[in-house]
Amino acid sequence: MKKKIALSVNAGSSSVKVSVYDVEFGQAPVQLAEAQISGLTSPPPTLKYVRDGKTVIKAKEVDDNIEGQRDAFSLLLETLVEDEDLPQIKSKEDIGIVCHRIVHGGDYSKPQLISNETYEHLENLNDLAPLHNANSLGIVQLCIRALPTANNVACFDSQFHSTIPEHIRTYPINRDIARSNKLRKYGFHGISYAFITRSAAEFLGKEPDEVNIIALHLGSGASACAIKNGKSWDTSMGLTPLAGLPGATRSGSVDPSLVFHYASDVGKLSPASTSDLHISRAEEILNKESGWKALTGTTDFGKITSSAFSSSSSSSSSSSDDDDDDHEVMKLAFDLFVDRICGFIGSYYVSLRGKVDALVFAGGIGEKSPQLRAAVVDQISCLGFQIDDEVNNKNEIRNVVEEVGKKGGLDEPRVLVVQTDEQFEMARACAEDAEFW
Ligand SMILES: Nc1ncnc2c1ncn2[C@@H]1O[C@H](COP(=O)(O)OP(=O)(O)O)[C@@H](O)[C@H]1O
Ligand SMILES: CC(=O)OP(=O)(O)O
Ligand SMILES: [Mg+2]
Repeated sequence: MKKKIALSVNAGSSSVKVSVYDVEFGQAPVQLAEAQISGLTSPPPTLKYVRDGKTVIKAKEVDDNIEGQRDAFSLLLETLVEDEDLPQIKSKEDIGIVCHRIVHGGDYSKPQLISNETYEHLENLNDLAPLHNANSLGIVQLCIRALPTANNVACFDSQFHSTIPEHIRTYPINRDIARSNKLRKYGFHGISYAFITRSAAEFLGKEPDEVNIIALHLGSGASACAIKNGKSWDTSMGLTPLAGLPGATRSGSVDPSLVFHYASDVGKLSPASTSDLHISRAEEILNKESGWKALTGTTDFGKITSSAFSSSSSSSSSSSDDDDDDHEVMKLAFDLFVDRICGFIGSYYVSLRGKVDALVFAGGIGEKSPQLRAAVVDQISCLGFQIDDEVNNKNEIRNVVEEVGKKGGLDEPRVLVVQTDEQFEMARACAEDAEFW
């Protein structure tokens, strides 16, 4: 019987989440601890640490030396190795497998053991996920050096979407150029969508290949996915994670010509480019200088929601003009997000021919914002979705899957919140593949 300690590393655009598992070949991983640093785009970043399901560190502000995902990972690794109450990791040599979330996996259709060859192949994809891939590869490099006895495995966000049919993944451009430059819809957040599909199917009492779901992964990056018979049918992100819904610093889909009217130098390489990542000003503007940050000044959707719903409207005599402006712009951002999300739901509902078992909310915003869930479901009530206000407004979602919709008739679609767990999903995939043992 083979057993290993696995570390699952999820470097998102605003956070790094690491979970530790006891894994036995072919079995479901058992979580021992999880640690995360969030708020990398709204400093100071905060550290949370949970061991054995108990919170050890709730939200400790960590200092400004955390420059990005790689620094955040170093601190997380140190936290785990130095914790005397985590005897499974007494030293770095105890870690047997590291599963890395790599957002853009190109044509890879299964997780890969990271060799020199895979690493070089992945490096070539860095420019197609400018907020993610190079950061993740930085963490891979660090692990190769710091954890020499561990197998490093790359798990891809894009893998789940390899089932998207050709007429949906094709862009209407010159076919030869599309083929030679590999220009197509890849889609992301797929590790999360795989977890969501299995969890929602189990909750609904169906096999994964029997469920049709419209899933929303709403975090710093946000996307929607139409899941047909358990497989990705369409998703809102595209060649890169920029397309579709807006995010913390991303514009989401805009008229492709917009950027040429935004500034004159957009075709030039940005000074922020490095040897690992070549990014044009156009890409920098749309990926890093747009979204909630550009519109409202904050990347924290929690702040946007509370200000949008605060009572500092013009009727309140005690509120200042600044508060009123703030309230208005936050409300604008909130309404804009609801509009874009509902646009995808409507489109996917039709694309799935109205056969939808459930709408699923997940990701930092999807899991933590009852106001957003209520506003979205209210706008799509014509499709039969209904929120249950009492359950939806409960302070905390405790179970992996919670129903926040009203259960109507047998054919009425359900509304669920899934606490997605990309780290678990990666560890599960690695536990099943003999190549990584
Ligand atoms: N109470 C809340 N209400 C709404 N949004 C929240 C709340 N708490 C956190 N968020 C949002 O969740 C986002 C983080 O989501 P997450 O999925 O963890 O991000 P990442 O994309 O880095 O993986 C933050 O940017 C923040 O805007
Ligand atoms: C793909 C993507 O945008 O991921 P995240 O939301 O974790 O930044
Ligand atoms: Mg994420």
